[in-house]
Amino acid sequence: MSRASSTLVPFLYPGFDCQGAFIKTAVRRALHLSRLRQHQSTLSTAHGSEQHAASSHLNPAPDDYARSVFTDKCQLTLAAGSGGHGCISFLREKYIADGPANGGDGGSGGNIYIQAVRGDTSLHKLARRGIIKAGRGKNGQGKAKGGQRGEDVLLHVPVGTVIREITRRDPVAEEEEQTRHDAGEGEVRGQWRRDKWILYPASTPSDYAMAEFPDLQRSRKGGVALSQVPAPINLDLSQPTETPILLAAGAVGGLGNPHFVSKTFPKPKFATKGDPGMTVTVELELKLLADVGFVGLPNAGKSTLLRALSRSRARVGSWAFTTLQPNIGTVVLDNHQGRPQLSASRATGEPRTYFSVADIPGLIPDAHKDRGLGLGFLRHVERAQVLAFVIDLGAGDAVEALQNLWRELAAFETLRNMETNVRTESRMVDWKAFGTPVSSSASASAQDAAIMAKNPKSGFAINPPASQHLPDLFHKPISSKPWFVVATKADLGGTQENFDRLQGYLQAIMAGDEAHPSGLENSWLGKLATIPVSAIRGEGVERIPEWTVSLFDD
Ligand SMILES: Nc1nc2c(ncn2[C@@H]2O[C@H](COP(=O)(O)OP(=O)(O)OP(=O)(O)O)[C@@H](O)[C@H]2O)c(=O)[nH]1
Ligand SMILES: [Mg+2]
Repeated sequence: MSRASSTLVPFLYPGFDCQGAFIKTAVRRALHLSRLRQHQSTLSTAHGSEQHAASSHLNPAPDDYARSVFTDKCQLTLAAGSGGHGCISFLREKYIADGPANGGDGGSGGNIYIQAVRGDTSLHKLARRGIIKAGRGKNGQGKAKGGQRGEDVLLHVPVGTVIREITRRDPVAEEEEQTRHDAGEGEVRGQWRRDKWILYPASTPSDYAMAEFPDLQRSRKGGVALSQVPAPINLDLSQPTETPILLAAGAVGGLGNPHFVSKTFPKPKFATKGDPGMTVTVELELKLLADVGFVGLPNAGKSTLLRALSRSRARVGSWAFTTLQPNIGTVVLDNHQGRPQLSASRATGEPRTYFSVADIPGLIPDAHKDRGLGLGFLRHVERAQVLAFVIDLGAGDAVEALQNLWRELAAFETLRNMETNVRTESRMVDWKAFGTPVSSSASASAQDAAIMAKNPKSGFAINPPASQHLPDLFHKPISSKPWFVVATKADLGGTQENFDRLQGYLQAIMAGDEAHPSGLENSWLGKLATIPVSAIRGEGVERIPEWTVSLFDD
């Protein structure tokens, strides 16, 4: 070892001493570790078979789960691409020292499209992005080369997503409106505007002081903008969209100098700038969560049932509130390998090869009063098409458990209806023509005044103020959804009687001897079924897909 390194060693490795004490300690430690590992491996082989028998896909170890990432609502700012600038250029070739104008046009900005696809179940990937920008168009170049188009962006969202506009800023539309409402028609004509024109390099505006600029073309919306969703955006993508939908069209590029050749300007030394892109802020919300939603008390066995039906790795635990976010699983009906297990078709006639199941967090008494995370969990229930009540046969009276669950759902629905009525009424009272000062809403009139000041002659808002609180989405009433009961943990002793009582209760409802457990009018009254299963053993679960599929078309 060199002298320099020997002086550094004690600093880097304080345990090292010159007599090799460091090496001895390290060797001793390594030996001890290897002996420990050997001991552990013998232990694990001795108990390995036992452990394997205990933990399985349906009865997993507490740490055997995949964390589900789920987002059902998010806000996105979509920024369409701005147009590239036009180019000022002149032909220069051998023997052509002073050729004609040949500047290319700027490329148009990229568009933002959206498409609903099957297979996605959450908005978390988009929620992470926050701001989505399409590419800017490239500037035009000499030799009449047009600029390249900005890159488009295609957003994929799950089927059942609702997209609603919060705010919009469209400088081009804004300017168009302004021009239309301006009394002085020739305001744009003949003026140099920094935001509109590009001048030849090394020239200054003073060079153009006497020049009269040509008339600017006012409406320069690209053809693609015609297929843009009209403002304000309000889309309900409840079916897969075959072709992407245009949400925000990119702005058009500027014009190169050949466009401005005239008798007065045979060699124009100016071109136009590209238009600025529009920005829209939208809210995305999942209206449909899954085809089937599991409703049950905490610890009823919902996640285990989801594992039994699908390949989900939802977390299972013998304590309440193991699940805090919906887990979505997929039940495959046709894996395209031979005859399908079940042949079913969707309402559109399209063959159904799978359906999705949501394991919703457990509901507790008074969930409708937002106890715990009650309202958050109840919100997911109204997003399922069919409800499966998961009742634990080993946890007391099953009929009472079912009634308690329905009581919560009914209370939530009543509350929701009342809220909607109150909100509708308040909106009707608050309604006023734009610009009419209303004393009751000081902040609103201040906002109106600000917009009026900006566009005094317009009389309407081009960029309306942000409506931060969009109204709640309309959902089918919970009580009108088809439902059935899954009586789980049937493997436990002494559950037969409980099951019989539950089945008797459902039959009495169907016969009209008992009231519907929701107590609400217009409740769904189809054929009610109780399916006994032992999810932990995977027994009886095969009846669930069969029954569920029969309920989809109800
Ligand atoms: N014996 C028996 N136990 C079961 C069965 N299904 C689930 N369990 C057990 O019940 C406990 C709760 O199961 P989970 O699937 O986590 O229940 P959960 O309804 O998802 O609970 P939360 O997510 O907390 O609402 C676990 O210890 C499971 O092993 C079953 O069919 N039979
Ligand atoms: Mg769970």
